[in-house]
Amino acid sequence: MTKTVAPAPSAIEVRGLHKRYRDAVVLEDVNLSVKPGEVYALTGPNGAGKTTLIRTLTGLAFPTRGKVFLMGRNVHEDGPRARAYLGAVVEAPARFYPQFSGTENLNMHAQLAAMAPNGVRVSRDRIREVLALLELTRMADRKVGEYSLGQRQRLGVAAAMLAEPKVLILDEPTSGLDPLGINLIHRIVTSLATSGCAVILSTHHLREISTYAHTVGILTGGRMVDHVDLRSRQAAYRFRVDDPQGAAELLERLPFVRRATSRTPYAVAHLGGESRVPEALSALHQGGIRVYEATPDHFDLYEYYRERVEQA
Ligand SMILES: Nc1ncnc2c1ncn2[C@@H]1O[C@H](COP(=O)(O)OP(=O)(O)OP(=O)(O)O)[C@@H](O)[C@H]1O
Repeated sequence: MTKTVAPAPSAIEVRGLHKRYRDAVVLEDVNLSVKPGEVYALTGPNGAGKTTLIRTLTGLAFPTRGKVFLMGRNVHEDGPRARAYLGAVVEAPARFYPQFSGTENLNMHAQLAAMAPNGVRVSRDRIREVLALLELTRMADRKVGEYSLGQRQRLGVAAAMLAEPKVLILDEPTSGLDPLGINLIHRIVTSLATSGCAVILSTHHLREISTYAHTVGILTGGRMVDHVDLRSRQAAYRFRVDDPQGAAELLERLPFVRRATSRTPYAVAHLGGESRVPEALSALHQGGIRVYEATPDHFDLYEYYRERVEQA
């Protein structure tokens, strides 16, 4: 008897989302789902609809048609409860009271979080902790009006993660940040995802996100033209062989190979890890195929994105 494993429920679920402003269609039948622990990067050309989608996911904008669920709750019908799980930065940099310090602003966020249905109490220690994580301890008691753009950006992320959300939604969280600030956001996003938070962020920085996002959604002209599973793409190996087609067919029959294709002069196979390379080589050898070279097949997200956007 085969065992069926129920798929993990989604933390963010978008079904058939349409959005129009007067007669302009901005989002068209967008579907996506993000699991707990997954980092989903949303990208696309200027004007593709990323900010509109992010605003709709957080409940700030209403869809013309379609539904958005956060942790199973409809954000447009059961907003306060759905948003109890949510931390978000939907405007970069996030808005704060410039006459108050970073700590005071986060205190106000904490009070608001506590007032929401199912709201959590945020301790002073937690406020200090997130300020330290975002490397803002030195600025904590300074007025936000004196913060640089990058410091306000980091304070926005601090506010979003204050109440330990299960869903984090960030619109261009690294815009305006220096290279160390960008790396800091990446580390924080990765660590939140490792602890089970579902993260969706919009970005134009393809080469960076390819190092830590699990999935990339490509939005163009309001349509989601692709969901790229980066984990499976990056586990591919290519073999330069005398018979690429035959090698691909042979590799595809191996139990640990998820997918194999030919790309002359290569056969490209998704092996699930480098420990399988010797087994793949030995199978090719036994099948009478001559192998001249075996290397990881690095997935170039930028090239892939360019092709997808040009085709769309
Ligand atoms: N309030 C609005 N009223 C009318 N049109 C709007 C409104 N907000 C956005 N749009 C239009 O919707 C489209 C998508 O805009 P959006 O800001 O979502 O794109 P984006 O992908 O975030 O772009 P960028 O990468 O430049 O930030 C654009 O054509 C924009 O002009």
